Amino acid sequence: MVQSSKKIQGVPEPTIRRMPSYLAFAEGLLRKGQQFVSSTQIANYMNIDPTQVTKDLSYTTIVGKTRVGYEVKALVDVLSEFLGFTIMDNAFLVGAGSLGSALLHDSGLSHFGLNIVAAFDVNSSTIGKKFNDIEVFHIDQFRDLSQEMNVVMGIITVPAENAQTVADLMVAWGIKAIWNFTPARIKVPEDIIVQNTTLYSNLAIIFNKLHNDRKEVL
Ligand SMILES: NC(=O)c1ccc[n+]([C@@H]2O[C@H](COP(=O)([O-])OP(=O)(O)OC[C@H]3O[C@@H](n4cnc5c(N)ncnc54)[C@H](O)[C@@H]3O)[C@@H](O)[C@H]2O)c1
Repeated sequence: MVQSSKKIQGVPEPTIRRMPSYLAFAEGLLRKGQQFVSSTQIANYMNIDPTQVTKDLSYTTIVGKTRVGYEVKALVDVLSEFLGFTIMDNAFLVGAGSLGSALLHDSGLSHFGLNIVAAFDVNSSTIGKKFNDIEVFHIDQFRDLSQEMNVVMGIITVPAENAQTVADLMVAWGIKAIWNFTPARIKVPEDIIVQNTTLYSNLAIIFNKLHNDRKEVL
């Protein structure tokens, strides 16, 4: 049975970060026709302690059954709803260059509830192009289109030095959340949600571990 998800406020960030992996695992089990999954099985997949899994899932309304665990279909539904994946949010992307166009091509984002409705750029050779059916407009059209479309999120993939100008524009035209892929740290009013994402920090962590391991061997 699917119950509605609990409120997401107050859920620790590490828990939220693990949720998409729980969902991906449960979706895989569902495809294989598995009916129930135990917290130990999830924990083995995640490489974490089963008590952590139980704790994380206690933030949703899923209830495990003694001995059999969680019903897989219910787990998929509850996690999808909990993560907001069943609600589509509209977004604009600014900077349709190498990273921006790759994101426009990623159909996985819509699976995760993100609907990029338009992209913007200043480069005349990019304006008018379509990536994955998403059209690139001149940045000057941002204002008009944001009034027309119900857009809550802005994705910034411009060079770092232009990130603040783009963020200011997004805030001015009513964007509530900004997903910033640039290395620039943008300043926005307190009520605007900002998430900075960079592959390079992860790479730095990998290199740090790799090089430390090498030092230990030497
Ligand atoms: N988060 C990550 O993991 C990651 C990975 C790669 C790149 N990046 C960052 O993403 C950003 C884009 O990188 P890229 O390799 O795609 O660069 P790119 O030069 O290929 O693309 C940038 C695009 O932004 C456009 N642009 C510049 N100023 C603009 C403005 N004011 N308004 C609208 N469009 C504007 C350019 O015309 C260009 O098309 C950079 O800040 C880069 O550091 C982040």
